[in-house]
Amino acid sequence: MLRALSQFWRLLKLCISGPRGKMGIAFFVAIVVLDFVGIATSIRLVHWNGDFYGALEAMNGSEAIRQVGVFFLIVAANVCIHLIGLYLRKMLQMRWRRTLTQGALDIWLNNRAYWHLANSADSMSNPQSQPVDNPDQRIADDCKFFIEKVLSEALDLIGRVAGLFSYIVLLWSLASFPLSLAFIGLPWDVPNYMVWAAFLYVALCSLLVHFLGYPLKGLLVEQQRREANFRFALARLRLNYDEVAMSAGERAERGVFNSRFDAIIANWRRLINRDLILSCFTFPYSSTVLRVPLFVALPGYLAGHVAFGGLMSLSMAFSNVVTSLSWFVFSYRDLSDLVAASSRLDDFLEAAKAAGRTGRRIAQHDSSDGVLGLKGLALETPQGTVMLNIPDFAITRGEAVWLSGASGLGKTTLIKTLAGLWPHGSGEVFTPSASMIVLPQRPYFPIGDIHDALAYPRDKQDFGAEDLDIALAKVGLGELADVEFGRSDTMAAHGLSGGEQQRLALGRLLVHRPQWALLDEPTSGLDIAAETELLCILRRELPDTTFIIVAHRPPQGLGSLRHITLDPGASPASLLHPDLQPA
Ligand SMILES: Nc1ncnc2c1ncn2[C@@H]1O[C@H](COP(=O)(O)OP(=O)(O)OP(=O)(O)O)[C@@H](O)[C@H]1O
Repeated sequence: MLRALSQFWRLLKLCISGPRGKMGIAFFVAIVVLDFVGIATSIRLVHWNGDFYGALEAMNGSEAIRQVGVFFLIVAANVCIHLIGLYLRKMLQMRWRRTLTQGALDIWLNNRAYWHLANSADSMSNPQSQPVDNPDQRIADDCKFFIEKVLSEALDLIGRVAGLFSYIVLLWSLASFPLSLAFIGLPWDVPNYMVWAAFLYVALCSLLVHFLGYPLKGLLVEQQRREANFRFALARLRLNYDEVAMSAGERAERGVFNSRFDAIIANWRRLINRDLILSCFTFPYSSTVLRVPLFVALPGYLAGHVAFGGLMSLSMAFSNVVTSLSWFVFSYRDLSDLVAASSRLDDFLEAAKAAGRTGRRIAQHDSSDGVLGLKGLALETPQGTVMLNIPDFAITRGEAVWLSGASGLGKTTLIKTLAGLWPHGSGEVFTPSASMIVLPQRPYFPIGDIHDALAYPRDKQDFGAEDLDIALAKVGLGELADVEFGRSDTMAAHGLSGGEQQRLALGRLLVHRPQWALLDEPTSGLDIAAETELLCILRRELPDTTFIIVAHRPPQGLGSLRHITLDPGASPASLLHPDLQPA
């Protein structure tokens, strides 16, 4: 319970962070005030009944006509209040969803938490057990769901609490007679026993509901996880349709879809059963809540404390108190949904915050002399297994360096380390404070057009469209400059070959003109002639840039090339730069 409340509070703090979120509090207060005004107009309508029918009974025509006018005024006020309240509610939903989503995105992206989450030892060893599966669902669905539920439940609760006070006052005055327990041998009178009975009755029922419905939260969390897993499998086919079709993998894919959907059904069954068990209590409860008060008031009636008409008013007041108090019982299912969503979201955000704080065992220093170097570097997997001991080396500005080594040795991991990403291992890395671009083995292109792809990760507006087209032409993709890339989820969707994708990625270097370029097998999809032509262009256009290239064959076209073999048995000292010192 305390855990749920603290999760809840952390998420609310995110919602009300920043001026936009704080302004939401004003919206919330306005909605509550409007709700109260709405209650007042409803009460006015009750009084209007008396006035109108009184006028009819007295055959007072002018008063009756005046009451018709009053009626329309009350209804108009009610409609205005309702519509303004509804509008403010939607605005508030939008405002708080935006602050919550922005907060979640910040946490996920800051310090590359998204990367550390995916590469933590735990997520590698058992992705199923992680509280951070499907971050996309947490950010897109759970943020939306949390805000919707929290607003509806909070406003419902406030309305009920406000109503509760007035009904308790009424019940207290109506049911002032005591309950004598003498008939069961106890010489004790319980004054205003109906008020206490209302609280006791609802407290016991709430406990029972909680006992019956407690497993719902876990089942709802699991249901969301399985739904997201199913959706993710479908999305993977959408992204990899070419590869699946070429492997004729429909049956295998169908098998994955079926097993994930079966998992949904299995948990759904458990959810339905639990819902049924809960409804076995809540359904009769809501049907009897209007009758039980009559039975509770009977001792007072039988003892002659109250007349028959009084009995009816009493039971009416009692059932109003019980109905208001029963918010927990009636809302249990919705509250379970809310607690499940806040637990999913909060677990994810806490895990992302922790991942963003992941300590580095590989020390990263700024190099004082503009040299990139390594000292005593040993790479490890996230699980702590030694991957590769790297010989010490230093690379100066303008060099072209070819890194080679057996497949699976750790070359890509070394590039990630030089880029300041890989934290697992020991040793020191010295990086110059200069512009650097890293091209991964599998080129990545953002959602957008070909200019977006070329300018990534910067905005295409930062470069002129003409310069972008020139760069495209230089890497041999001039004809793509005119292609309309309208709806593009992936560049592959537009039929770019693997080699063309690599050309496009290399085109980024011409646009960004970095001082350092770390390239992981950037030309593996090109023939030697094309590779030579492209690398020649890069060297010519970027004469001062340092190229560090991972490749299985010597890259052609970069001019004089220094070769560093990543061989765990190599002697490190011969490669160490003499001036290499921490900044
Ligand atoms: N996130 C990770 N978790 C666990 N093991 C990893 C992770 N990333 C890489 N490895 C392992 O580390 C080793 C080196 O991987 P890496 O991709 O760096 O090799 P590589 O030398 O670039 O290989 P290739 O030449 O085939 O591209 C591999 O055995 C790989 O399975």
